[in-house]
Parts: sequence; C-alpha cells; structure tokens
Amino acid sequence: MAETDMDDLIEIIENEGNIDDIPMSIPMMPVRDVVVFIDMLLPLFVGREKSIKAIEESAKSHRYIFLSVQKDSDLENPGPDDVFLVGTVARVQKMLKLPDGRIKALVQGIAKGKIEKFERKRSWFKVKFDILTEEEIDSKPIEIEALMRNVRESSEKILALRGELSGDVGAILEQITSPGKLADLVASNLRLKVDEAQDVLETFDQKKRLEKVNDFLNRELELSTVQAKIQTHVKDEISKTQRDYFLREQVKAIHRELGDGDDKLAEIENYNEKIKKAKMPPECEKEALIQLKRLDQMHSDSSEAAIIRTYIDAILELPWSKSTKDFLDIKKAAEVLDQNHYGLEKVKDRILEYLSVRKLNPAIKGQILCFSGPPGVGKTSLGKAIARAMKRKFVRVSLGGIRDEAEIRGHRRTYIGAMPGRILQGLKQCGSNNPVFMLDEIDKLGNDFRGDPSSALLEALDSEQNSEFSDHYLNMPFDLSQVLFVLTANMTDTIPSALLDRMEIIRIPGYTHEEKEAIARKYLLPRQIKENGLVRRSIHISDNALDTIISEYTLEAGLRELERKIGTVLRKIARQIAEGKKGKFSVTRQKLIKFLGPPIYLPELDQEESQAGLVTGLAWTEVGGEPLYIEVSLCHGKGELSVTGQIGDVMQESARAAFSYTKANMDRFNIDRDDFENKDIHIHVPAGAIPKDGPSAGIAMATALISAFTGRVVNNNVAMTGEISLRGRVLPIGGLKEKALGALRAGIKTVVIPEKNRKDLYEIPQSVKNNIEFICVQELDQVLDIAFVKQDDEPERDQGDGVASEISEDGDSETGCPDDTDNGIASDNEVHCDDDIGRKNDNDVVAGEKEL
Ligand SMILES: Nc1ncnc2c1ncn2[C@@H]1O[C@H](COP(=O)(O)OP(=O)(O)OP(=O)(O)O)[C@@H](O)[C@H]1O
Repeated sequence: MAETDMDDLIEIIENEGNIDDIPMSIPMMPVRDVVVFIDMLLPLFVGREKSIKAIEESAKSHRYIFLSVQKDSDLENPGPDDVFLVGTVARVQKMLKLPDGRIKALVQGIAKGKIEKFERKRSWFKVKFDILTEEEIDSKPIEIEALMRNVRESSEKILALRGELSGDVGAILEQITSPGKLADLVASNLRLKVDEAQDVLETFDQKKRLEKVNDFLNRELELSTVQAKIQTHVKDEISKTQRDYFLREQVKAIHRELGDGDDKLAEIENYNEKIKKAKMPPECEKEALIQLKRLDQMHSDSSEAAIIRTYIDAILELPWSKSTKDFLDIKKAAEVLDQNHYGLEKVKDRILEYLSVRKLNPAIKGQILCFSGPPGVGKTSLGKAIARAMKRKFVRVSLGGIRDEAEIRGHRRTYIGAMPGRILQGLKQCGSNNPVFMLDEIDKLGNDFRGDPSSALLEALDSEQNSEFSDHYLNMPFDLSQVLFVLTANMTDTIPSALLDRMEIIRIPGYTHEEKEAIARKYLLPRQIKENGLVRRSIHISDNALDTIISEYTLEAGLRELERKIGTVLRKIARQIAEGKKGKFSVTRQKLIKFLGPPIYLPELDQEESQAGLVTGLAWTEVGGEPLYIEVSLCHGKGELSVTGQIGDVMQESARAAFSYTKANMDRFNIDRDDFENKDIHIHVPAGAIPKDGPSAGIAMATALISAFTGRVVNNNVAMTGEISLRGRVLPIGGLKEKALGALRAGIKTVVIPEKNRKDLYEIPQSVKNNIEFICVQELDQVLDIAFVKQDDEPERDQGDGVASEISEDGDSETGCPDDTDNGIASDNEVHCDDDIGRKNDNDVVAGEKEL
C-alpha cells in the first residue's frame, strides 16, 4: 500500500493470520503497559515516530508485527536492551490514521516468539525470531481439569461481581479445552500489571501458567468482592438519604394535614440548627438529636413535649464551646489584687504563684484553692479579684445547708420539675466553660437520706474525673476541666476529709485593729461615700471616731459590720444633705452617739472579776477567735462529773482528762479526798446555746477545776489555750492567730500557749504582740503559776487550818445551796447558785493554802 494512502482511513480486513505465513523477519514495535496474548484482539494507539514507521512498514507488506513490551514504560526511545525478548507476533487487522497524526491499530495476537536478532532500520527495528509453539494436551490429568474448572468458575464470579457476566461467557470458557489458551484468555482480561502479564507470557509450561493465572484470579476475586461491598454500601447510603428525605417530606405533609402547622416544623428546624451550632461533643449531640426526634414525633401540646423542650433548652444554654481567653500578666494581676485588698501579703503571693504556674503550664490540673477564715475577711472578694486578674468570668454558688446530692448533680429527668445541678446552672449563668467558679461555704455542706452532696462535689473537683462530669438531669458528660474552682470555708474541721484532701487551704485569719483602720480609710470609706452619693471632700471622719467605731460598735474578725456602721453614719449625713444642709461634715467621737446610738461593745464590761473556779480560755470559732469562759462549780453530791454548754465529744473528753489529772494529783494540790467523794463537779461553758468543740480548752478546764477545789483565784487578765494530757503536759493547738486577735479584742493582757506553738508566734502581728504577753509552757504547773493570782495580791481571806475554808458560821455565804450547810464541808470557793455568792466566796478562800 502506497505511503500516501495512509493519510486516509485505511481498512485492512483480512482472514485471520496463520503461523505458517509469518515471515522470518518482521518490524518490531515496542509497547508500553500492555501484553498482547495469542488470539487477543486489541486496539493500540501508536504515537511515537519509530512505532508509526514500524506499523506502516508492516501494513505495507505482510501486516505482521512483533510486539515487545518495554521494560521501563517511561523510556521514549527504547533500544534492543530495553525490551523483553519474549513477545507476541501480531497481525494488524485494522488501521486508522487519527487527525492528530497518531494511528489507531487493531491488532490480534497470532503466536508467541523470542527475538533472536535486531536489525536497525533508521529509527525502527526489524527482528528475526523463533516461534514458540505449544503442544496440544489431549488427555489432561485430573489435576489440570480441576484447575481449569476452578479458573472458569472464578472468572465467571468476577465477571458477575463486575456486572459484566453474559450468557455467552460460560459457553466460551467451556469451549476452550487447552489449559494454556484458557490461561491466556483469562490473563488478557484480568487487568494484570505489565510485569505479571509478561511473567504469564514467558511461562511456557501450560499447567504452571494456568496455576499462576489461578492465583491472580483468586486475588482479583477478593478485590472485586470488597469493591462490590463498598459499592453496595455507597448505593445503600444514597438510597437511605433519598428515602429519609422522602419520608420527611411525607411527615411534613401529615403534620400539615393534622393542623400542626408550620410552627412545629420551624421549631424543630430551629432546634436542629442550634444543636449543630452548639458544637457539643458527638455523643452529646447524638443524644440531643434523639430527643429532638422524639419531640418531632409528639403532639406539640403534650406534657411530655414540654419536658423534652425544657431539656433541649437546658442543653443548648450550656457553654459547650464558649470560653474566655486567659490573661496571665502577673504584674497586672498583682495590681488588681492590691487595688481591692489591703495587706494579705501571704495570700496574694500564693495567688500570684498560682497564676505564674498556670502561665508556664496552662494544662496544669488539680490545683484547687480553698480560702478559709471568719466571715467578712475578703474570701469572696479575693475570688472575684482572681477572675478579674485573669479576665475570666466569675460565678459564685453557695453550698451552705445543701443536703441533697441532686442540688449539685441535678435531678433525674423523671422527676417533675427536675433541673440541672448548681454547677451546671452556674456555668449556664456565666456563659463560659472556663470561669473562676467559687463554691462558698463548703464547710456547711450537710448530708442525710437524700444522699451525700460532698461525693458529687468530689467528682466535680477531681481533675482526673471532671472532664466527664455527669449531671443526672443532663444525662451526658460535661467537661469541667477548664473551670478554676475556688472554695471558701469558715473553718476546715467540718469539711469532709476526702474533699479537704483535694484542696490547698489558704488561711485568712482576721484583721487587727490597725489593719481594720487602714482598710476602712483606704477601701471601705471611699466605697461607702460613693455608694451613698456623697463627695469625698465634704466628709471627714476623725481617727478617734473610726477607732471608736471599730472597738465599741463592732466585735468581729472581718469587716462587714464595720462597713455597715460606716454606711449608717454616711446615710445620716446623706439625709442631712438631701434636706438642704450644706458645708463640710465632720464625724467626731462625740457625734457617734448621735449617729450610731450608745456603744454596743465595751470589752471591760464583759469581763468577769478574778475569782476561783472561773478561767478564760480561747476558742477558735468560725467567726474568728474569742474568749471562752470555763466555770466550775462544786455541789454536795457523790463525786459525779457533769459537763454542760453544748459541747462536743472531743471537748467532753478533754474535760474528763482534766478531771482525771486533777484527781490523780489531788495530794500535790492539797485537795481533800473527801471533796471528790462528797461533791458533784459541774463544768459549764457559758453561751450554752452555741455548740463548741475541740481539745484546746483542756488546760483551761484543769486550771478551773484545781482553782475550784483549792479556792485559788484565777487572774481574769490571763487567757489560756492548750490541750492537756493525763500527765499534765500541755499539747499544741490550732488557730493561734485567730485566738490572739480574739484575746486582743477582749482586752486580755497575758495569753498562755503551748511551747510547741511558739513557732506560730511569728505569724502574730506586732501590734498584737505589743499589747499581749505570750507565755509558752510545757506543763500544767507552769500554767497554774501564771494563772493564779499571787497570794499576796489575793483579796483578804480567812486564815484557816490548812484545809479549804469551811462555811461561815452563820451560813450566809451558802445562799441558794442549803445542802452544803448540812455536812459543813462545802468549800468556800464553790460557785453558788446566786451570782453574788461567787464573788463573795473569793474573799473566803484560804490564803497560803498551797504553793503551786
Ligand atoms: N483586705 C481587704 N482589703 C480591702 N477590703 C477588704 C479586705 N478584706 C475584706 N474586704 C472587704 O470586706 C467585705 C467583705 O468581704 P467578703 O464578702 O469577701 O468576705 P467573705 O470572707 O467572703 O465573707 P463570707 O465568709 O461571709 O462570705 C468586702 O466588701 C471586701 O471588699
């Protein structure tokens, strides 16, 4: 065929090629990516110049061409070494010149051949080769039969999975009886990689070839099965979406028919959008959507629908993904703390250390601060200051009196009126998931049959568990790990120990007189002036007046009452100004009576006279330190001990220890044995309505007992605190600073403390030390030495015979306790039923009775 004819469509339709017609030497065309097997009919696109030349050369004459696979398909110009020697002799059945110059040729594999020699023809090659023929196998061993059957079945399966199985395929496969041909046919349709296909081509043993193809078939079968599965799944998904859409549309139509109107649809849509926007964790979102679906299926006016609506609203109001960015500039934080709080250096330092650590390690967990101290010392306002310093939101929840676990963790939704617990309500209120969360009055938590709220708090506070805090109402976990919990308590004794264990206690003990003056000048006065609408310039409160307000109108460790009193004074001035009075207002000590009425607290009036059987102890209560008077009275009886005044178990035991010590040492103290046998001993701690507990009144009780038995007078200017052991040793106590401040307020001059508390003295403000002498002791004998009025100083007494003085002859001193007169052994220092008697008896105590 002339070369010029190639420009047009060339059709060569000939009879199939015949091996015997194949010339010895034919053009060779390197092919990429495809192996042509015998009998395989394949369209080839020929684009390379040398290949076009080769195929044209073939088309011009015998139309046979040797197809050899390139070893590297990227090679543009492969030489003899770059092609496999075993290839296929093919016949060009059809050729078509495409407009872009390429040729599309339909070729059919005729025989397998192995190149013997390459002959270069300008850009292309002609090759001499050997034809590789295969023997026909007439009687096939059963093994080959089984292999062939397997290959046929697997091929059909693959085609079925691909959806390409037609009725003819089975018949065609069945017709092929030669294992080699079957292997070639299947391999040519298997989408094998070039290397694998070449390997099959080069395997001349028919059985082995079929085995290889069988292996490839099995692999392909597996792949096709998985692929088919994936496709089915995708199809199912698509049809499910379509089905859902269709059903939803139907539901909408039904709602419309039922008269539910579009409102409900809009409501559901609205909720749906809000749930998506809330960015809650996937499992919570899933639960919310389930509830929404339930709502969708209900009548919108049903009571159940109302419950679900409230529930979904509660979920949506929670700050799932809303948080504030922490501001951790330590210098600025220090300024914020100083702006609002005077003194408290140790506390402020601790807060700044805490913030510094958070700055360096934002992921730090497990630090929970608890401010402990009397009311009004600034615990809450310090918490607020931390929030301001960190630029976090602040939320405060008071736990005082909470007995029901559900208050913390929420009620289960099955209860009518159920709602989330206080913690989640707090978060909802502040709208951020990382606020400073103040849990106030943690020491006032109670527990009863409704559960133990402290156990719910444990979960909220424990950094290991609180990322999945579960509220009963919500019934899904909420992450509290970003919340900064700050707790407050008046005292730590009543905090459940498991909770106490998780927190760092920072004590704020109360303020001295001087500190109160400074705080009042710097903070309280300006604030009250502003709140009452006054101008600072027009108000002057003299130092003397302020001093008097503090000492005679307030008796507290904190500052609330002081601020209220200042507020009262300023309100009166505000009224005068509102009534038209002009000028500068100055508040002096004299004017205070007009503003505040007569003084309320005059410490010296509170103090009892020095007397036997009355000792001043020091108590540490939740409102700070205060004096605690211990009275001992001996009455005619059988030596029984009774202790009254609402005192707790520990204090009861302490009283017994003091009693046992006194009894065991009665000889040393010169106490008559009969006194223990014939008298009932009554220890009373006044202010009987207020519960008291703790061991620190031990030495005060022992002193009061010994004083009552011996009649020795106890100095009313001496207060004491310390636990007593049965051997008379004085053991250490807690809350010394609070007690010292209480003693100062009460005008006490000497305080006896355990030697082991000497180290705590450095915490006591100098202003307190200037007014009170602290004496450290180890033994009770030392206490008695200090407490008992020196006998020379004691009021005049009867000089008796070495025994506690007897009742006076006329029995006058026994007023109200006539029994004592009966046996004539009542000691003079017994505190009698009549108030006056006690004091009178002081004078009756025998002097010089005993050296202690
Ligand atoms: N060191 C201080 N400097 C300035 N003002 C203070 C100081 N301590 C307390 N205050 C003020 O005293 C008032 C009472 O403080 P706050 O309410 O914080 O007390 P609290 O210890 O939390 O009491 P409670 O235990 O009763 O809750 C607040 O107005 C506070 O600003």
